[in-house]
Amino acid sequence: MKKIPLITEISKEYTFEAAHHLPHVEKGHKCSRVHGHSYRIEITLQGPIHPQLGWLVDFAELNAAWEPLNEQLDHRLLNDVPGLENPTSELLAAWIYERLDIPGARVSRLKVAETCMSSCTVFPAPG
Ligand SMILES: Nc1nc2c(c(=O)[nH]1)N=C([C@H](O)[C@H](O)COP(=O)(O)OP(=O)(O)OP(=O)(O)O)CN2
Ligand SMILES: [Zn+2]
Repeated sequence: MKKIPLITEISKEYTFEAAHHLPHVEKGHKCSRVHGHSYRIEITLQGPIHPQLGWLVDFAELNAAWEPLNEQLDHRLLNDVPGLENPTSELLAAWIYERLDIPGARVSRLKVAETCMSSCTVFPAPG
């Protein structure tokens, strides 16, 4: 059997409900009005597989890391959250990325979906 070097990622999805408006769009833009989304977040980790446990980290570690952020975002007006005064998908993804703390793991991608059709993904710049 060939031993092929593999890169392994694990992912977990979360959802929260929140309202927002975008304060810098032009007058009359639909997003200037307060409206809500069922946000979907996908957190992806990359790293080595533990030789005994056979996993990157326990999925429960993702739950523990997500919970304090969920507390700050769920059922809130995102514009009221410090650092999210302009809560676009792009800036929300960066906000979450910068605050996610998962010991021993590297967040390789963080995806924020506002709707079924629209999403933003951030990941560390190479180098
Ligand atoms: N690049 C971005 N564009 C838009 C953002 C954003 O965060 N980044 N946000 C919005 C609004 O929040 C809007 O509520 C969601 O976007 P949109 O895909 O336009 O939502 P709709 O379901 O209304 O999509 P339609 O295809 O027009 O039905 C807007 N743009
Ligand atoms: Zn919106």
